[in-house]
Amino acid sequence: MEKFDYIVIGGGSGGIATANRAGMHGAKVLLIEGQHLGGTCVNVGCVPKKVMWNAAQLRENLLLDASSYGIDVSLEKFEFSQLVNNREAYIERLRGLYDSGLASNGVTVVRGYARFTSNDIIEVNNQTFTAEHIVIATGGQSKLPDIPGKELGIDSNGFFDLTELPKRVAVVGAGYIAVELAGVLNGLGSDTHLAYRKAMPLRSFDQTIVEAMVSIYEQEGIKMYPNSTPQAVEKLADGTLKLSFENGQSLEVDQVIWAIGRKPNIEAINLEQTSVKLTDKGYLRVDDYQETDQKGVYAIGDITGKAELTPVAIAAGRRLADRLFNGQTDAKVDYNNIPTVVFTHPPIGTVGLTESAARELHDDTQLTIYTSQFNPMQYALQERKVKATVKLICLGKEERIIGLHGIGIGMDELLQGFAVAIKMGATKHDFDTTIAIHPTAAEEFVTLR
Ligand SMILES: Cc1cc2nc3c(=O)[nH]c(=O)nc-3n(C[C@H](O)[C@H](O)[C@H](O)COP(=O)(O)OP(=O)(O)OC[C@H]3O[C@@H](n4cnc5c(N)ncnc54)[C@H](O)[C@@H]3O)c2cc1C
Ligand SMILES: NC(=O)c1ccc[n+]([C@@H]2O[C@H](COP(=O)([O-])OP(=O)(O)OC[C@H]3O[C@@H](n4cnc5c(N)ncnc54)[C@H](O)[C@@H]3O)[C@@H](O)[C@H]2O)c1
Repeated sequence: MEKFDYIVIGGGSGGIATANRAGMHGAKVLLIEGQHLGGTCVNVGCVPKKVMWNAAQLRENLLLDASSYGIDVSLEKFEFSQLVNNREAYIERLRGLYDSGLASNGVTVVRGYARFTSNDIIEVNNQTFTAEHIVIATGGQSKLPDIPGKELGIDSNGFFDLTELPKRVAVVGAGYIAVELAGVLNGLGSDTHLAYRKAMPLRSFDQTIVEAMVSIYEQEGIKMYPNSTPQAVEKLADGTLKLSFENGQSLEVDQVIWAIGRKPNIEAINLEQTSVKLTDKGYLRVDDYQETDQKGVYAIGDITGKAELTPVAIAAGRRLADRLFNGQTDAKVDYNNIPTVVFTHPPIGTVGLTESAARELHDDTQLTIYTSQFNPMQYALQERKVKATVKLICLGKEERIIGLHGIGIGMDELLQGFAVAIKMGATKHDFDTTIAIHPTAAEEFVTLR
C-alpha cells in the first residue's frame, strides 16, 4: 500500500487548491478525482455560468441599448450551439491548466471514486493508499423535488448540457442558481418563468435589494410566480411540459429547471468506516480548523455546508495545507464579512449583515441605514432604464459599516474593494471623505446622505 503525506479526495475548487499548496510546501500528495478536474465551479458552476451571463448581457446590450447610441445591430442569427461549443472548449483548456499545475507541484493524480476502508486507508480502483492527513473535498450535487414527473425536468448540470435554447422555460427555486439561470435565459431570449415557494426569492439577502431585483426582473419580462410550490410535471402529447403548483396554478413550457438547493456528496465515500460525524443538516462536521471528529481527517468546501462559494473552498484548502505542512499553526478561514455576488441581470453585490440581521443583533437606535436608487449613466440615452439600488448599514455613533448591498451594473466588479475596506473596519466618515470617481455607479457608495 503506497503511503502519502496527504490524500485529497475530490479535485474541485477546494481539493486542487489544498493539493497544490501542500505540494508547494514539499508534501507528498495524492489527489483523487472521480470526474473532471476543476469540480463544480469550472465544469458546471461559476465558469460556464459566467460565460452564459456574459453572453446574455452582451445580447441585451446589443438588442436593447445599442440603437440609442446610434449603433445599428441586426440580431438575425444567434447560434446557441456555437456559444456552448466555445464555452466548452474554454473549459477544456482550463482543465488542462489544472493538470499541468498539479504536475508542476509534484501532486500525483489518480482518476476514480475514492472511499474509506478505515480511518486512514482510502480505496480507489481496487488500489489502497494511506496518509497521515486525509482531506475530504467532494462537494455537492443538486437536490430534486420529491414529486411526480421530477425526472422530466433538468438541474443546473442539465442546463449546461443544453445545445438548444428552450423557447419557454420554467426555473423552480429561490436561491442563487434559480435567479441566475432565470436572468441568463431571459437575456438570451427564452420566454422565462421563475417560480418560488415564498413571497420573495433570495430570502437571506437584504430585502431592499431583493425587491429591486424582483421589479427589474418583472420589467425585463421574466414572469414571476411567488407562493408557488411545485406539485407535479407531466408531458403533454405535443411534448410540452405542464408544471403544476400546489396553489392550483400551472404553466406550460418546453423545459423545467430545478434549482431548489444542493446536498453534500457523502454517500459514496463510506464514512461508516470512519469516526467522522455529520451536522444535523447532513454536512461534514468540522471545527474552525477544518478538522472532523476523526483526528487526521479534514473537510473543506461545500461538503462542510459553510458559505458554499469557490473562494471559500480555496481559502480553506490553502490555509489547511499551510497549517499542516508549513507550520502556520493558526491558519484558518475567517467566515465573517465574506463578499458575494449573485449574477442576476444586473448583478447583486453584498457583504456583511442585511438590515434584518442587523436589527436582530443590535438595538435600532444603534443603526443608521442609507439607501439610494438611481438610473446608471449606461441608460442615459435610452428609454429603457434598469435602476440601481445601493444600501449601507452602519453601527453606532462612529457609523462603522457592517453591511453593504447593491444591485446594478458593475456591482460585481466594484464589491471586492469595498469588502477590503469593510474588513478593515471602515466607517461612513471614511467613505464620505474618499473622493468619488465620476461618473460611476460606485461613487454612490461614498456620496450617500
Ligand atoms: C450552477 C452553479 C453556479 C455557481 N456559481 C458560483 C459562482 O459564481 N461563484 C462562486 O463562488 N461559487 C459558485 N458556485 C459554487 C461553487 O461551485 C462551489 O462552492 C465550489 O465548487 C465548491 O468547491 P468544492 O471543492 O467544495 O467542491 P466541488 O468543486 O464540487 O468539487 C468536488 C469534486 O469532488 C469529486 N468527487 C466527489 N466524490 C468523489 C469521490 N468519492 N472520489 C473522488 N472524487 C470525488 C467531484 O467529481 C468534484 O470534482 C456555483 C455552483 C453551481 C452549482
Ligand atoms: N454567484 C455565486 O456565488 C453562486 C451561484 C450559484 C450557486 N452558489 C452557491 O451554491 C449554493 C447552492 O445554490 P442553490 O441556488 O442551489 O441553493 P440555495 O440553497 O441558495 O437555494 C435553494 C432554494 O430553493 C428553495 N427550495 C427548496 N426546496 C424547494 C422545493 N421543494 N420547491 C421549491 N423550492 C425549494 C429554497 O427555499 C431555497 O430558497 C448557494 O447557496 C451558493 O452558496 C453561488
